[in-house]
Amino acid sequence: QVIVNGPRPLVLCGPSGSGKSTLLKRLFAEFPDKFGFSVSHTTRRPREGEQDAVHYYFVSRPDMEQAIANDEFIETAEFTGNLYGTSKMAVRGIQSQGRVCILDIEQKGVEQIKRTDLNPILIFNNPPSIDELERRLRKRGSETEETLRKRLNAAEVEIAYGLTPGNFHKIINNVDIDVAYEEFRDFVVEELKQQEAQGVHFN
Ligand SMILES: Nc1ncnc2c1ncn2[C@@H]1O[C@H](COP(=O)(O)OP(=O)(O)OP(=O)(O)O)[C@@H](O)[C@H]1O
Repeated sequence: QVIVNGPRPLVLCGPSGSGKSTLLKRLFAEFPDKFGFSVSHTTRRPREGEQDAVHYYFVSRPDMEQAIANDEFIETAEFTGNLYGTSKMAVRGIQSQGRVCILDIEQKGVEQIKRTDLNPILIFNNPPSIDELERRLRKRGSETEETLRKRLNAAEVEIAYGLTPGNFHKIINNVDIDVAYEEFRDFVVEELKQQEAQGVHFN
């Protein structure tokens, strides 16, 4: 029996610098209405022009801590004294619009989402090597020596997890970006076709 909840969420996981944002940007450009990003929660104060439930769900720390204790979050993180997180409710909100909710999450989030009933499609974006990751991150110019080291150290563990059979439904070997994108896109399109055949309604 297939219980139809809307499209399955799509998880894209991979080391920092492996090219996740690049793949997702292309996917959104090619299919502007099919996908959606969930709205995150945060305990930080809204900036000028930021709207609740649009840019973030702005919540107090006690409320967010309570919600985390109630197991309402897939992934949480603390940056510069504020909590951030992706809630199961936010993912369901995207599904109920008939859109595929895209989640760009780390290993811990993947482990956590597997324990929910969200039934995600799990894709791992595998870089050619740690050396190539380093080249990409240096070229992007986003990192200090310290954050670069941290990201590269984390990458080894993440790749081992990503390549372990059974952890993901699909591994994209992201060498050439055009080839990688085509493989990613074809896999996703095929997935959506299968869901449609099972009666899932898409936007
Ligand atoms: N296949 C590729 N070959 C070469 N360079 C690439 C490739 N894919 C992405 N890049 C470049 O590498 C850098 C990192 O890519 P991107 O920002 O998409 O990674 P990411 O996985 O989203 O990283 P983060 O998790 O840190 O956000 C970018 O400058 C991007 O232009």
